[in-house]
Amino acid sequence: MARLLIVHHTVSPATRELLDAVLDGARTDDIEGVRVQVKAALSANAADLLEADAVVLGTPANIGYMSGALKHFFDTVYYPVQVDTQGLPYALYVHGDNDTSGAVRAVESIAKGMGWHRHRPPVAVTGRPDADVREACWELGAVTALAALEHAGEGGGGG
Ligand SMILES: Cc1cc2nc3c(=O)[nH]c(=O)nc-3n(C[C@H](O)[C@H](O)[C@H](O)COP(=O)(O)O)c2cc1C
Repeated sequence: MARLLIVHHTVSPATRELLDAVLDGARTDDIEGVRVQVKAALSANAADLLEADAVVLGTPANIGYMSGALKHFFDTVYYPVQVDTQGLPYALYVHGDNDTSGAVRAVESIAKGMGWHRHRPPVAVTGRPDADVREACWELGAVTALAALEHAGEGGGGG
């Protein structure tokens, strides 16, 4: 069974809507053989990542950066998993009031440093999520579940 890990910081209705859409996509009946593990960023750890075949990261934009919670996750796991998660497929969604660019840049920079593979452009949203945004998040969840399947087939992740 492949494993998809979703690490998120969800503190508001808008971020909840994005997370719910990502989860719906990741858990679609059309994709079999993927176990979805959902972890709040403040409780996710290195063991979760070492078992994962792909990861979705979700955060609000806070003060021009990713949330402190997601940064804490990276601070915690960076060295323990860096060697063993090379090539891990990841995807990102970010919600902000007006500017998500700093948060996207920060996450992509750290993920690149960890040797992860961005298999899809981020979903970066400002303002109230609409149907198009929910669909983009659904797709993000679904294609990252497929990426987990593929990566597991290549022998990646926890197997
Ligand atoms: C401390 C704090 C800092 C924030 N900084 C930014 C920011 O730099 N850029 C931005 O677009 N939104 C910023 N926001 C807004 C959050 O990204 C927004 O509240 C979050 O995405 C959830 O959206 P919602 O409150 O509409 O549900 C900030 C919010 C807080 C509480």
